[in-house]
Amino acid sequence: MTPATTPAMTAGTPSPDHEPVSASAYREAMAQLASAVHLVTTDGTGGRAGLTATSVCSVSDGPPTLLVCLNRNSSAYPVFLRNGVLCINTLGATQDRLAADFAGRVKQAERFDGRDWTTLRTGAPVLPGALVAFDCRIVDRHAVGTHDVLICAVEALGGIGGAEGLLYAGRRYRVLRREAPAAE
Ligand SMILES: NC(=O)c1ccc[n+]([C@@H]2O[C@H](COP(=O)([O-])OP(=O)(O)OC[C@H]3O[C@@H](n4cnc5c(N)ncnc54)[C@H](O)[C@@H]3O)[C@@H](O)[C@H]2O)c1
Ligand SMILES: Cc1cc2c(cc1C)N(C[C@H](O)[C@H](O)[C@H](O)COP(=O)(O)O)c1[nH]c(=O)[nH]c(=O)c1N2
Repeated sequence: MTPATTPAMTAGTPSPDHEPVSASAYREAMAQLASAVHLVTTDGTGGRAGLTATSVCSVSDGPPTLLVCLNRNSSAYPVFLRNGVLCINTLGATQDRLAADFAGRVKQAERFDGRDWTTLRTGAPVLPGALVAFDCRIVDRHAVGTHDVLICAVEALGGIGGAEGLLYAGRRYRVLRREAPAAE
């Protein structure tokens, strides 16, 4: 069976001399994937900061560990390193404006305004109404290209659960609908 391709991906089909994959072809390919959307937040001696991230992944349940990939050029990057803690706040279906705010629409100093943020164990800000919140301590770090992969031990959990989630796919925010259970 011939796999489906987009025009951009067809244009990027490997040539016989195996040219490296360009950044733009890679981003076009990644835009085909759907991801959950998170506000990654931190607080501590370095101050408070946060950004929107989709590069978040579960690593292990023993001990509970996840990873997040942070661009070293983001304004929040040095703050995460200084504080050593972060919270992954996974967004619900109605929180797309917040995602845009934390992706740069609002200045770093104003991103937390107007909400009653709480904390769990580490002191990292927990978003009221987050679908789920993973309160973490950064336990390891690996530089890969433009990003650092932060390995994070999950120290506490929060969030409302059970609500419809926010997805990012095809460069747009979308809603992950919760289907009604099939009748027995
Ligand atoms: N992991 C990331 O750092 C990441 C992820 C998504 C979006 N972004 C940034 O958000 C903005 C809007 O993104 P978009 O989805 O509208 O269009 P886009 O064409 O820039 O990105 C398409 C997809 O490529 C991946 N991507 C983009 N930039 C990346 C980067 N610097 N490192 C690793 N993966 C990257 C993501 O999966 C993204 O959804 C851009 O500035 C983009 O760089 C960064
Ligand atoms: C949907 C989506 C997803 C991501 C991002 C953007 C968007 C729109 N951004 C980029 C990040 O949010 C952005 O660079 C910072 O918020 C910009 O902040 P400063 O202006 O540097 O403070 C981003 N950055 C990063 O380091 N890791 C990530 O996983 C993601 N994921």
